[in-house]
Amino acid sequence: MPDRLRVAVLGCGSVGSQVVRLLDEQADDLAARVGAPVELAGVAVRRLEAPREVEVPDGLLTTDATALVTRDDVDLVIEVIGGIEPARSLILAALESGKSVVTANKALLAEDGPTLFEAAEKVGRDLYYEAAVAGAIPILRPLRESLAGDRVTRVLGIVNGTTNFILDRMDTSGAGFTEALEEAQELGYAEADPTADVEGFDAAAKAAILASLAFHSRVTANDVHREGISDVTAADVASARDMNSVVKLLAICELRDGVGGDDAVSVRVHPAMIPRSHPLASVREAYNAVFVESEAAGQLMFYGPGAGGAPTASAVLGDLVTVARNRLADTRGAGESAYADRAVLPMGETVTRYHVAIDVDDRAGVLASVATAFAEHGVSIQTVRQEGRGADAQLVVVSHESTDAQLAATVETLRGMPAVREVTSVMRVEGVAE
Ligand SMILES: NC(=O)C1=CN([C@@H]2O[C@H](COP(=O)(O)OP(=O)(O)OC[C@H]3O[C@@H](n4cnc5c(N)ncnc54)[C@H](OP(=O)(O)O)[C@@H]3O)[C@@H](O)[C@H]2O)C=CC1
Ligand SMILES: N[C@@H](CC=O)C(=O)O
Repeated sequence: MPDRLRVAVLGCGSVGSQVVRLLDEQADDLAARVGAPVELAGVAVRRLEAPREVEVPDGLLTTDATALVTRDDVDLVIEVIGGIEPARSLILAALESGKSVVTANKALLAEDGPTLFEAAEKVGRDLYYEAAVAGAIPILRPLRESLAGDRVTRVLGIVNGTTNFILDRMDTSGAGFTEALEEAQELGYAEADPTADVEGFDAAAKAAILASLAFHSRVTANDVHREGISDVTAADVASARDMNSVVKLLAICELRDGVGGDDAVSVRVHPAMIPRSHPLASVREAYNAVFVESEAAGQLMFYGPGAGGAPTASAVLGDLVTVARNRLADTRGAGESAYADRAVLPMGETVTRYHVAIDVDDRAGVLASVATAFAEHGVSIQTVRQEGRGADAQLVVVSHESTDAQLAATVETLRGMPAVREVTSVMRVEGVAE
């Protein structure tokens, strides 16, 4: 049994620098919690001379990450480089040389998690990744461990802080998307290239990880239906407000009936209207929250900062303590469970509701023809109201639950109708009891 644990940190950027800081500042507490001193063995970076937010002790910085992770005197590896390569090769090399690994890398886990989990299983080492979803919020451990005796049926999450900030600004100030994005960039929430956040790629990676754990199945980013928020308009947000609702970018993971009565999984990321009374509606600015529904526990909500160096490092260090204890005890955590192997439903078979705003001719019979278009595709209407008169006439229809394919076909039919000038907004409605 080692009398101390030696840690290699790969990456010393926003998250890595805070990990290095906490390893130093919390050294005594970490030793007491783990049962042995936890020492920094080395820090791999791309540029030795770059300015750092933390002072790395002399001689510990290196650009040779492969040599660091395979060193005999390293017990644990923390990967906070990000991206697919070289992160994947480094994690595999670390596991193959007997190290346990902690990572915050959602992109890699969502793309190729199974390869990494199998490698960890094969060598009997841990691979932990709490920080990969919703930063500091403990959500993966509750799904994997605390709820292991329950049946999770739905996970609804606001898992991207940048888009939540933008949509919150659009709601509170009436700003358009571009204006709100610019403000997010000025305040440092959004990157200069905001594509990964605003087009939903970041949230889709997190949704794949959440669905895999919640439903004991292998779900990758490619399985996730993804729509971003760049097409959300100030009018959509105002329309939501009129319905006492708010627009949020949601990651939605659900158990549904699949072929032959087997359970299937539906995983999607898209903007949706939710009632202001729903707990997720009160998640403001760049905060994250994950709302879990399970058969026995009922409804649970996990809330907090979903990003940032120190909050994310907090989750990384939590994992580090667990894998370090396991290492000292020469044991490992439960590993990943994909026993249920549930199929992922195509988006067309997913059941949802739509809010549709339609500019129409303002004359008798138009409402009836619009209602007929919904009926032709088997879509039941919950409410319909007319806004404006004459050239400004608009019908706002909210449907009951139907498949996404039925709803999409209805919108297609509406777009071809002579009385319909334009379908100005189509948005899903979530968070209402079915
Ligand atoms: N930032 C956040 O709020 C959150 C981040 N995460 C995840 O944490 C991980 C790290 O993110 P973050 O800290 O923001 O990223 P940064 O871009 O701030 O830091 C990346 C670090 O990796 C180093 N690096 C890059 N390429 C290599 C390489 N080939 N070999 C060795 N080191 C390399 C960089 O070195 P150098 O400094 O020399 O360029 C840098 O120190 C990502 O997976 C991210 O998705 C998860 C939740 C929130
Ligand atoms: N870009 C992400 C942060 C990391 O997960 C966000 O905006 O939430």
